[in-house]
Amino acid sequence: MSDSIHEQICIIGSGNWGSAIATKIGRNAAKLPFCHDTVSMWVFEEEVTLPESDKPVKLSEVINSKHENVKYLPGITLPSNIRAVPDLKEACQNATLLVFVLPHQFLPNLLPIIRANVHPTRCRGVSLIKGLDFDSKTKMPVLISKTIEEAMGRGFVCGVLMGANVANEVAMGKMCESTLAGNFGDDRINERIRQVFDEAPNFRVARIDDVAGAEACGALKNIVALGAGFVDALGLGGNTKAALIRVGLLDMAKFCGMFFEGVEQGTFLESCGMADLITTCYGGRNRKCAEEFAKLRLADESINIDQESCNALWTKIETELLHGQKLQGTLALQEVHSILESRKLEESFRLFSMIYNISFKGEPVSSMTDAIQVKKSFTEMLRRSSSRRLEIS
Ligand SMILES: NC(=O)C1=CN([C@@H]2O[C@H](COP(=O)(O)OP(=O)(O)OC[C@H]3O[C@@H](n4cnc5c(N)ncnc54)[C@H](O)[C@@H]3O)[C@@H](O)[C@H]2O)C=CC1
Ligand SMILES: O=C(CO)COP(=O)(O)O
Repeated sequence: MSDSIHEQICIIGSGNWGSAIATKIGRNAAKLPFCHDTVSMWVFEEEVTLPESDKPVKLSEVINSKHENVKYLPGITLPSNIRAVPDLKEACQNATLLVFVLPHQFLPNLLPIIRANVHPTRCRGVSLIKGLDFDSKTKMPVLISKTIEEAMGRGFVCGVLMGANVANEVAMGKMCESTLAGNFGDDRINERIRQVFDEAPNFRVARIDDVAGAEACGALKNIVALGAGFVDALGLGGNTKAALIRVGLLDMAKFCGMFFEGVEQGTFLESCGMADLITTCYGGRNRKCAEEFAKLRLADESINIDQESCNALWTKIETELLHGQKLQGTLALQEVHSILESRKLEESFRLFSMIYNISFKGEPVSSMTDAIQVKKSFTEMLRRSSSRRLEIS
């Protein structure tokens, strides 16, 4: 990338996190000399009703006139250089930096349009999506960043930004950290991309190389957070939740070591690892919805709930508690369960499997503690993996 080329940034997605990160990117783009001032943000168009009128209006128009995403991030002013664009082709026209931030189930249909319209040779990407794909042929998990790279072709490089970043808190400017994982070319380009996100002193972004470790942690911690909601519904308290978090990290590290190459042990200690796991188990949407799911089940454990009614219950809770925002942990849980089941590994991942059985197979919520009571120690697992990389087969 030569100095004469300015970064044209396009944010793909405008939900809770998409809008929150737009506050950082917008302010940074306005002051960084290597960025175009205007940042486009692709909006999945929908109609909203404002308190002052009962006539529905387009969300993109409201964002551009009020500089506020009244549906997904109410009460936060977006920088005026963030331009909401409902037409995807127009939004990503000639973009050199794509920021993918939408629930991953909506991504596949968009990628061919994006590929056809971005800058043909200079475009890179950073995914903020916390999810996983599943390849039913190889029975392997697939990183969303890899799905993006393949769909974009032409040597497109996609890194990730993962971290302990509950969107509302980031948007309010409360201090937190995040991890940018990826190698975008050379040190200078890596630093440029880091600066697009970093907003000192309240949003500290550190860069690492380990994309697989960072991204897998971001997806898998959502599963553990469902377990945290079950623990909260059972009223088990802080010590039990801490045990769940430790055992959850163990399953996460084991899964990473088994299914992804080159995951670094240190990644689990970055913001994208332990820190994100903690914040999601206390303040995230997955925890909140899982607590509600478990409370409803506990109120009537006699119901033998089957997969179909479990699915319906999760959907009802998502609609009622999240008002259009999307629950990602139940999707990741289903992907991970498919992999474990097809490889007969359920017993080796007792926590993930129990969270699945409670979520989708009618297992009583009270069984949660059985899966936390494991003798496994982290020290032993790391000792078995002799290098600083996790190598578990
Ligand atoms: N909200 C948070 O605190 C954080 C979220 N994340 C991750 O960021 C990603 C995006 O999440 P959020 O921005 O929170 O989204 P969200 O859950 O708040 O919003 C849902 C989004 O999906 C869009 N949508 C609905 N139907 C659609 C369709 N058919 N096609 C395309 N888009 C459609 C909506 O317009 C909305 O922008 C997820 O992977 C999430 O796990 C990561 C860190 C923090
Ligand atoms: O990823 C998050 C915080 O880093 C948000 O998690 P939830 O989707 O559970 O709210």
